[in-house]
Amino acid sequence: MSTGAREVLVHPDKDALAQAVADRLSTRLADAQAARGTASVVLTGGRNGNALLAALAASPEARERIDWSRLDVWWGDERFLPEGDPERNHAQAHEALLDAVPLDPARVHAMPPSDGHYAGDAEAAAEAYATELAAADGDPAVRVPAFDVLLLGVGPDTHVASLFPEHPALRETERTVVGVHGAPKPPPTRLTLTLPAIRSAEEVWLLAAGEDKADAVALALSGPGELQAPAAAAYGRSRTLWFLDEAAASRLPAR
Ligand SMILES: O=C(O)[C@H](O)[C@@H](O)[C@H](O)[C@H](O)COP(=O)(O)O
Repeated sequence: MSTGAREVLVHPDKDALAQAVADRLSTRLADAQAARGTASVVLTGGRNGNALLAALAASPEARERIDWSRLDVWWGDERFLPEGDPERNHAQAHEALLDAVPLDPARVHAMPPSDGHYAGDAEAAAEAYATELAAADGDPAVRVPAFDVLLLGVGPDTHVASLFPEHPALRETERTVVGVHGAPKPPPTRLTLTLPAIRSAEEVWLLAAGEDKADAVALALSGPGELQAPAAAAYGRSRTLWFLDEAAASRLPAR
């Protein structure tokens, strides 16, 4: 487990959850920028990940805390689809927030699309992103920058990023990014950070809202094996936060 604490924070509903995480994320990134002059965040796809971005877009106070020109934006996973496909996490993040804030385009690190240079070759695309990660820190010994916050939506089967239960990608201990084939959540081909890359983050924040996540949350927080519940294997170097709404927390032991 991480050296830091794991905390479970429960909010009344998904809207309150999204607003609270947006507020906390903007403060955390602003603090990182105050301390180091820069910050980095890893985005996640899905409803909760995009709701968080939309909440940030809708909150001028939270949005304006961040110096967007000094923020590095990465992705934890991507659906391996053509550039511009509205189902890409990159496209959905731009629609929810990124098009509305003054980011430095050179610091927005999209995972490669399935057309273009790596047409149809998820492994080559994954390797290219791993190379981009390794180049980010400037220190050849560092293969993944120490992300300030790495966001993860939690699937109803406890998957995070595109790491699905019992899937080979979960067992990867060397590579930082891999291609995923036969994913149970469409589309079947994806790119994903691996557990070693996820665990390089300073803080890992997991998001789950809704009744359909209650069993996954209860399983993941019950101490299962990493192959059985990938969300349980996702933790940060100094802190791991679970952000839930009441519905997703409804099957946890009485708090
Ligand atoms: O590509 C994706 O779909 C996401 O990266 C995936 O990991 C998502 O975060 C979870 O499936 C939760 O999605 P929901 O928040 O929509 O339930």
